[in-house]
Amino acid sequence: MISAYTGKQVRQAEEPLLAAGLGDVLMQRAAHGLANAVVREFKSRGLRTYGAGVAVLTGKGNNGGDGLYAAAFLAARGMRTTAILTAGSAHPQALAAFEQAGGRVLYLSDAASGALVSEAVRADVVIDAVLGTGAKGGLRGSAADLVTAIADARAQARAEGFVVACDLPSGVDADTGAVSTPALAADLTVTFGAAKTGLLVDPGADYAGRVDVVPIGIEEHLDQPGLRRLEDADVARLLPHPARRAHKYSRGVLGVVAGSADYPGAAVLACRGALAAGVGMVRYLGPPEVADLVRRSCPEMVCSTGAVADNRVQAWLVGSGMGPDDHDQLQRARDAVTSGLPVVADAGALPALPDVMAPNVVLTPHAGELAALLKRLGGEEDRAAVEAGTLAAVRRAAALTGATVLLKGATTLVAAPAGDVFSQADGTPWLATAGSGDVLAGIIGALLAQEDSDVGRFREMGVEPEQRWAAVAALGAALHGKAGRAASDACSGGPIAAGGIADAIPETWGKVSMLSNAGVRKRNSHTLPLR
Ligand SMILES: NC(=O)C1=CN([C@@H]2O[C@H](COP(=O)(O)OP(=O)(O)OC[C@H]3O[C@@H](n4cnc5c(N)ncnc54)[C@H](OP(=O)(O)O)[C@@H]3O)[C@@H](O)[C@H]2O)[C@@H](O)CC1
Ligand SMILES: Nc1ncnc2c1ncn2[C@@H]1O[C@H](COP(=O)(O)OP(=O)(O)O)[C@@H](O)[C@H]1O
Ligand SMILES: [K+]
Repeated sequence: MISAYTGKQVRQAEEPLLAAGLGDVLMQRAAHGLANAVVREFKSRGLRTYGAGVAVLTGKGNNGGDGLYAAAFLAARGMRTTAILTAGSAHPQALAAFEQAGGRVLYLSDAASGALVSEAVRADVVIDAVLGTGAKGGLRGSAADLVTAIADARAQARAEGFVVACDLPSGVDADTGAVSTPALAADLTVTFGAAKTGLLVDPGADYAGRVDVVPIGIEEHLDQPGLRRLEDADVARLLPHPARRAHKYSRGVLGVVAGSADYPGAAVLACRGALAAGVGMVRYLGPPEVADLVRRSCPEMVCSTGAVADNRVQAWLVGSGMGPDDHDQLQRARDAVTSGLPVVADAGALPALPDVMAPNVVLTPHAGELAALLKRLGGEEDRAAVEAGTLAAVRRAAALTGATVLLKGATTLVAAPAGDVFSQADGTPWLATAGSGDVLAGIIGALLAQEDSDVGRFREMGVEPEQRWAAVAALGAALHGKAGRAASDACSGGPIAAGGIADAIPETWGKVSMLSNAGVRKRNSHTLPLR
């Protein structure tokens, strides 16, 4: 599990060590980790470090100090290092160490800016060490102009080097992920002590690139993370596995209320997602013409009639492919939400649900749907505002509705009403295809139907029982992303259609279980027990 913290949390964790006079030690550790990561990046790109050009954009605070000490290490390896001081001054000891190591210092001024842009554009690596967790707002003045010019050169492929952000890309808010432009998109962000929340949510994640965390010795002083990300081993641990004497009902039945005359395919895709995600049975409830298509597309499906209360299931999926005029289906969606059973509520159901729900109801809006939901609850947001502040928006929706809210996108965020947030980014942009969200709803519905009262595996991972619905939804997002990636990889990185995501789920599930959890492999193997 990756845990992420706000800038303030990280600074608080540093305090005991700073009080003990270890400030310079922390900075040296951070700088050493940054320099090592730069060298690794050169090697992974098949590039020589000796003689390579390094340009460090250096601010006046500790972030600039990290960059200068790192550049001093790189200079000692024979790299040609240049520091561009953006604020006229820099961390004095780090600057002295840098100059001692043979580094060249240039001062940013309006007169010299053209030459400095060329310097940075020619460099094999640009290290962005202007602003870190102490920033107030974004880049300003000549530093902003310099970054704009470098970003333009990169966009026009006039710069060949790569960009490494020191702690976080300057302009990205460490806590919210909001971006004040201009900001330089990094290929790699090397962050110190712990991942910062803003690196794992959009739009900050767009600028962070890959994120490497360098331990600096503050870890034991960190409190509860504000945001977490499930890694493969967590996914493996959370995926359900059937008991030896399981039967289809004990493995969970999912009821699906989805599809309409206009969008019958959404019901099919949701059912395909669910059928592939381990559930014992999937029952469809909806208009006869959609039921007919569902039956013909998926012979495993059981189609029912009647009201929600007449159908015995362990969880409901409602809303995919439904519109405002599908009155019977919308009534079923409302009945499912008030049944007390776990529910995943998608698309067309979202505008029709009560204002206040329970944590075992998982809402799955995309940014536009989340903006509409927040507006209905008295907010002012439009889609652009949600996209600019995804973390705040998803948290607010969960707090207001009392439901678990999953915001879909390149990074998928899941907020529990009590405040826990999970962030998953397992997929590929090829997942942005019609019907992809229906498959996701099917996966989450299937996982909800397989949940029982055994909360031990969540507790072991530090997830409290009442927050586990968010973890289950994050698990679904992880599986969906990985399946989409696997489907695309199977065609050498080519495009995928939504059905292909569903088809890739079982093998994705098996692989992540096998690779990350030997215990699971044992449970699923066919070796006969010795006694
Ligand atoms: N504590 C430690 O020992 C360790 C800390 N570490 C590192 O320290 C970083 C935090 O350092 P930091 O607190 O010095 O702030 P930092 O992010 O460098 O920038 C603030 C400076 O810039 C200025 N400034 C602010 N906003 C601005 C703006 N918009 N545009 C222009 N200038 C602006 C502001 O000056 P002010 O405006 O307040 O006069 C201030 O001087 C952290 O990210 C990590 O890299 C690691 O080495 C581990 C050990
Ligand atoms: N750029 C992207 N990168 C990775 N995943 C994405 C991207 N864009 C969308 N997705 C994922 O694709 C799915 C799209 O869902 P949705 O918008 O509901 O589509 P639809 O309504 O057509 O089914 C979501 O799971 C979302 O997280
Ligand atoms: K930075």
